[in-house]
Amino acid sequence: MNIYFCGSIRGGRQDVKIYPKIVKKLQTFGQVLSHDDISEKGEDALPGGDEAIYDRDMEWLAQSDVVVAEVTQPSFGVGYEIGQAMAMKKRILCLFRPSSGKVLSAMIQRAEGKLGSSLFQVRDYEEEEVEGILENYFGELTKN
Ligand SMILES: O=c1[nH]c(=O)n([C@H]2C[C@H](O)[C@@H](COP(=O)(O)O)O2)cc1CO
Repeated sequence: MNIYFCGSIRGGRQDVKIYPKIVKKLQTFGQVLSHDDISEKGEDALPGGDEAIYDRDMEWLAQSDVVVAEVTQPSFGVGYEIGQAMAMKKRILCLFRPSSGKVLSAMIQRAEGKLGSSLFQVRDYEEEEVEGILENYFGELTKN
């Protein structure tokens, strides 16, 4: 199974320590397609610049079976990737931490009701719960 992981980079790196924990758990369910630069600066130094980042990520998204997005830190790129993944009819899991004090965009929060939970789910979580949430989600997926 190919899993595409989305997390904020230029949108803000406040949650940068949580993303590797999610990616590590996702790697137990399949191959994770994701930028591996988790530094504060993101991938500014990638040869080919933004065009290479865009082309690579759209290709990975197209190859993915499931998209997992950490959506607590708002990010144009993550929102764009979720929209593209919806258009490609991918299964999408969005992870949001209400304890951040942020309020999730209505466009993400309500997508589950519009698309149905087999394609789109939003899960509220606390950091220590994330592994269990992923186990449940991927456990259900492999049952279907
Ligand atoms: O350096 C990058 N590498 C990269 O893969 N992305 C993609 C993957 C992330 O899920 C998403 C983050 O978007 P943003 O940078 O707008 O927060 O965009 C985005 C950037 C920088 O915008």
